[in-house]
This record gives sequence, C-alpha cells and structure tokens, in this order.
Amino acid sequence: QVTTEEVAQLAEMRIPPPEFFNKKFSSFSFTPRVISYADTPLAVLTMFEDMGFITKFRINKTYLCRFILMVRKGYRDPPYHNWSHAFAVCHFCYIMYKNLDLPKYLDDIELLALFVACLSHDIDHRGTTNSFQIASDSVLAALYSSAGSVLERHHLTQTMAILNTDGCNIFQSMGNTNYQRTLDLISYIILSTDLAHHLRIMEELKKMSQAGYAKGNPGHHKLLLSLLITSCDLSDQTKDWNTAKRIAEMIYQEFFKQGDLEKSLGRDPLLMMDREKACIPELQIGFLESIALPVYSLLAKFFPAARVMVDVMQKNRQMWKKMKGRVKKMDVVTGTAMDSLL
Ligand SMILES: Cc1nc2ccc(C(=O)NCC(C)C)cc2n2c(-c3cc(OC(C)(C)C)ccc3Cl)nnc12
Ligand SMILES: [Mg+2]
Ligand SMILES: [Zn+2]
Repeated sequence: QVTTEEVAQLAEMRIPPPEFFNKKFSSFSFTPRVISYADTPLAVLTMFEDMGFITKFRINKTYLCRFILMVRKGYRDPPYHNWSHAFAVCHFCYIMYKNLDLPKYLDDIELLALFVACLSHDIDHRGTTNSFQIASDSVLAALYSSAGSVLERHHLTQTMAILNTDGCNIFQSMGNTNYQRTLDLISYIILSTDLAHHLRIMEELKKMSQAGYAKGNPGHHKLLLSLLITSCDLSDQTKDWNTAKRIAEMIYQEFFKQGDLEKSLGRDPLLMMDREKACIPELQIGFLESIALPVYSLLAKFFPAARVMVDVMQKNRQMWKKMKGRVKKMDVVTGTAMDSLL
C-alpha cells in the first residue's frame, strides 16, 4: 500500500509542463534515467497530461496518483528490471507519441493502454528469466507455466490487482465497452513483451512492413502495438554510448546473478549468464544484430523519423566492436575482466 500522505502530496501538486523536467524532455535523445526516483511520479503525471489522457478519459487525478505510486511500489530492485527501467520504457512511449504521430495509426484507447502497459509491464520482476522460473519450479511457474510467458502473466496479474484496488481504478470513468477493451489491450500488450512472443511475430511484422500498415486492419493494430512496446522495452540501446553501455552492464549484472544461482543449484547457466565465460561486447553485438536492430529497422519502415535511432544503435554496435577488438584475442574475456575495461 502507499500512504494517504504520499498520494495527497502528489495529488495537490500542479502538473508541470514537460520543459519543467528538461527542455529536451520530449526528444528521442533525452535519457529519462537522469530523472530522480523521487521525481518520477510527477513526471509520469506530466506525460499523462501532455498526451491529453487525463481530460480525454476523465481520469480522477487522485486515483491516477495512487495508481502511479502503487505501480512504482510494485517493482522490486534487481539490477535492471526495476522501476527505473519501467520509467524509461514509458518515457520512450511518450516521446514516440510526441514525435511519430501515433494517433495517425492507433486510436486513443490503444495509446492509453500502451502507455499504462509500459508503466507496469515488468512489475514485481525478480531479476530472473522465464526459463529460470520453470527450472527452479518457482511459485510463478506453478501458476503459469502451462500457459507460457510465466513472468509476463505475473506482471499482468499484478497490474489488474492494482486496478482492482480501491481508489486506483483510473479507467472507472469509461463506459463498460471501452473499459473492457482497455483491459484486453493491456493484457495483450504486456503478454507481447515476452521475447518468445516477439520472435514468433517477427515474420508477420516484416510482411506488414512490406504490405504497408492498414489502419482498417485490427490485426495490424495488434502487431504495431507489440512492435511499439518492444521498441520501448529496448529503448536504452537507442541512447548515447555511455547510457547504452551502462544499461547493458546492468543487464549482465542481473544475468550473472542468475548464473551464480544456477551454478549453486548444480546447473550449467547459459553462456550469457556465466560471468566466467561471457564476453559482453561479443554478446551485445549479437543481441543488437539479431534482436534490437531489426526492431528499430522495422519501426523506421513505418515511421521514417525513427531512422535516427537505427543510426545511433549502429554507432553503439561499432563501439562494442572496438571494445571487442581492444581486448587481446588470446584471453577468454570474463565478465569480471570486462568490467575493468568498460
Ligand atoms: C541490452 C540488452 N541485451 C540483452 C541481451 C540478451 C537478452 C536475452 O534475453 N537473450 C535471450 C536469448 C534467448 C535471445 C536480452 C537483452 N536485453 C533486453 C531484454 C529484452 C527482452 O525482450 C524484448 C524486449 C521483447 C526483446 C526481454 C528481456 C530482456 Cl533483458 N533488453 N535490453 C537488452
Ligand atoms: Mg519483461
Ligand atoms: Zn521490460
């Protein structure tokens, strides 16, 4: 629970304009992680307001404050999958809204659902993967492994639990049809943040990019929503080199902790989770080429203005290649040795 005082304190503040946080707050190059943990709830309010959602959906401001604070509290503090990640993800959704004319492609309810899903898409993440849930027979695996997307189903359950908490239902001014549609959209969007789901729809996304987006095609709306949240989820890698490198390190901190855990359970971790064997530059070059660059290349096919992110990501890939080259060929570079280099 969040205290009444916390909610009141946030609710009584006037919602500042985006420039209050930074004059570049709405630009692709802005790095949302510079906003302090304490200031993020107000920044989320600013984004809701600036996208016109509070007025359009008659959202009760006190409910919205309580919802934001409950979602923030719902995150744990693993090295990467914490509230700062969620805030960075929802900020990217906001800058796409401001720079890519999303309302030309998606309707208001879909955009609201996308933004709210960004906020809570990793809530209560434990810093371990879906396969670790299953291999370790975790409570979440017991609940969801038959349905797949174990972690994502949990993130969704937690989101719905908050919406069903007194004074947190930000959608309550909506009519039943819109209300149900918003929840269905949030469910679909959060479940589509499972890497396995993204890989499954890549072919369809490529076909859609070749055929061209058809606003009259509901299937295209769902595919685009998946692409957009995946773009938000990976957005740290579209920023300056120092940001991209620092966040990649955080992810490997989280992966190496899982690898240590797996070793202590007598199991062999994936290479990318084994701090004794992983070569971060090599792994990152692979991830950018196989997963991240295709995402933003597809995005740029629908939104030419997104081309700039592909270029920045290509530059970051070149930097990883230089890092790889800098390390003497002979050594098998371990995560630890790499830390000293990064
Ligand atoms: C910088 C960066 N490096 C990563 C390196 C590897 C992997 C990984 O999971 N490899 C597993 C093999 C089987 C491919 C993820 C990485 N990653 C993510 C990420 C993305 C996710 O899923 C979406 C968003 C749908 C792609 C889900 C979870 C995470 Cl941590 N975000 N940033 C990164
Ligand atoms: Mg996730
Ligand atoms: Zn995420």
